[in-house]
Amino acid sequence: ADDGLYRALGGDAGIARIVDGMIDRAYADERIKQKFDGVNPKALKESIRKQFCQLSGGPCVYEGETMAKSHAHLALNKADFNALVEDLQFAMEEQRVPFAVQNRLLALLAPMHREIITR
Ligand code: HEM
Repeated sequence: ADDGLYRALGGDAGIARIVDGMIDRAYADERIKQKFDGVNPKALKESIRKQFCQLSGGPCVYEGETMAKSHAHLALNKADFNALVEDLQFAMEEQRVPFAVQNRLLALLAPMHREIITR
């Protein structure tokens, strides 16, 4: 598989920094933080790191739940989804990820809204 995006994101270390930044922001984000009540941030980061690694062509296997199953109980709407995407964009900006590379990752995540947004 083509690991170009994985490498452009900085490999495992780069993706870890991006995901840490995104999740730290989300847990402090007044718009969505209540959705993360009682959720262990370490485990969530680990899961999303693996997902992003695999999605970007890296040598990882995501072993978590489907997006539908892991988000169903959260009753997420479009605004929730957009808020988390914004937190991710800030995290990538912070890591100086080039805009075109940011957009390649976002394009892979965008179709997931069909499974994640349930109201
Ligand atoms: C493209 C958007 C999203 C992606 C790629 C994503 C990815 C993930 C992944 C990989 C997991 C872990 C599943 C597992 O380990 O089995 C997860 C869980 C979770 N996500 Fe998302 N997510 C997205 C959107 C959102 C949004 C918008 C929210 C809330 C505002 C959210 C809140 C959560 C919470 C709270 C959990 C933990 C659920 C639990 O353990 O009970 N996610 N997400």
